[in-house]
Amino acid sequence: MEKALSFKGISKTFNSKYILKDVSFDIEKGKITAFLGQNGAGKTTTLRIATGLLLPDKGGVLVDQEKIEDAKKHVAFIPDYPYLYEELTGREYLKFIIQLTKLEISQEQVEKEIIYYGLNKEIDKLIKNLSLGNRKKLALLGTLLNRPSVLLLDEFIAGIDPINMKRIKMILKDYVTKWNNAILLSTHQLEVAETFCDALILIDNGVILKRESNLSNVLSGNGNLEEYFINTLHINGDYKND
Ligand SMILES: Nc1ncnc2c1ncn2[C@@H]1O[C@H](COP(=O)(O)OP(=O)(O)OP(=O)(O)O)[C@@H](O)[C@H]1O
Repeated sequence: MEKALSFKGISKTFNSKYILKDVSFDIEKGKITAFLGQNGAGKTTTLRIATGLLLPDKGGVLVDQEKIEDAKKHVAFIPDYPYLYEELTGREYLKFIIQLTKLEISQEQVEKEIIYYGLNKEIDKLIKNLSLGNRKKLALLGTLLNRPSVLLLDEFIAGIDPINMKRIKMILKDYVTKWNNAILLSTHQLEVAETFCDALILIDNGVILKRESNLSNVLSGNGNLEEYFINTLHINGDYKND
């Protein structure tokens, strides 16, 4: 297993309350890992720590065996609602990213990417006027131009229509398989995770309950992912009020 990102004994408290307790897991290169858990389980907090922006109280994150503090540029994060530069058009935004990161890319290639992402009709609108799905696609395009080796996506696939979902799945699959990159994707859409992800991490109440590096093994013995999710949390005593 080639590790892309390793969480090592992360603990985090907010207002003296434990939000993450000794969280340790790896995500692998060449794979899309689903990050599952109930509302408030600690997924976003974990992702924010993995960007190096939120500091843990204990533990650390390694990117390709380097400390996150030294390897931030290799890790990209797209939150559930990506705030971009709202007063720019999509095209101006991409130009800004390219200039800021001194990326060597021809205008022709940028135009090809815009078409590939299905953004050609939207690219000259102000970002503040984009729909959520198109805003997410623009955020993804801008982020992947710089080819980070790890991509962290928080509820990215929520609110995407079926045609755009097909396109986004293709883009994300290509990103991991062609370039041996890794994605950690938090989602509540278990039916999408089931067909789209390769591995899973299940978090509950700030504790990692399951690490499965091969999702198909999980499914062969447990019906579908929804049953697995409910059964695992049930065993953990999470439905004590039922
Ligand atoms: N800045 C903060 N201050 C205090 N508590 C916080 C803060 N950020 C998150 N929390 C708490 O940490 C817990 C975990 O939140 P987090 O957003 O990580 O969960 P999540 O698994 O992403 O949930 P969801 O699926 O609803 O998005 C929640 O109880 C939340 O209220």
